[in-house]
Amino acid sequence: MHDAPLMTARDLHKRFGETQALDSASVDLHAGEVLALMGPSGSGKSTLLHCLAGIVAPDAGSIIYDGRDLAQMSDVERSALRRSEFGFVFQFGQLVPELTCLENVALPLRLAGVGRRAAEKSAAEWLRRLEVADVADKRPGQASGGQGQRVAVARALVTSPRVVFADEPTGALDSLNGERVMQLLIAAARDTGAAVVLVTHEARIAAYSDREAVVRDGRVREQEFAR
Ligand SMILES: Nc1ncnc2c1ncn2[C@@H]1O[C@H](COP(=O)(O)OP(=O)(O)OP(=O)(O)O)[C@@H](O)[C@H]1O
Repeated sequence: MHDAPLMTARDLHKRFGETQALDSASVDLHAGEVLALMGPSGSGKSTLLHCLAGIVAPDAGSIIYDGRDLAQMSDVERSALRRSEFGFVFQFGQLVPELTCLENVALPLRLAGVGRRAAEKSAAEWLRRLEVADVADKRPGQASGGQGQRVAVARALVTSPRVVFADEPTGALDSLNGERVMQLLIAAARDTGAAVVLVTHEARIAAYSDREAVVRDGRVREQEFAR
């Protein structure tokens, strides 16, 4: 891990009204590493993840991703970056309810201009890999929570992103399902070389990471170079 970081965030500040969500938060992300953001509720973990992912603009501070300064990019450029280089998994899959699970996983490829057949072929392969091929033709509402999260992981990885942002991806699952979804997410990320930024407050889930950063009061208080 001695190469230059893939992403460097320095002194991020973000205020929502009276709340100082980020207060000089700094963190690095290296290519291919799994970084867990831990810390108490309300400490700023999700806000930090949203800033790193270019979803929320910090009030101050810098985020350099692969030599590019996110603040210098237009909204259109940031959206294009998110679509082509990042994948997302949230606590509640956030799948499109009207589409089948297969169509949901194919969607990021379709948006990137891939033809329907090729996109659905890749989507089917990812559903198999995540052990949910059987829900391909079902709508998300007909799948269980654990199946839905696996579909969401497949959707996040189908474009071979360089970074997967996962915000409490197992927070709504029972522990057995949660562990399996984490194992599948990490295995898929390792296979494809994607880095993962994982927000969690569960030590059991953070144990899947290479490194833990603790967010407290809007700052990254300590970084353990564990494992
Ligand atoms: N869009 C928003 N509008 C107003 N306040 C917000 C917004 N987003 C976050 N906050 C506030 O900023 C602080 C940090 O929130 P954030 O969601 O980043 O914390 P967190 O560590 O992820 O919390 P949790 O573990 O409970 O999800 C909290 O006080 C929260 O209420």
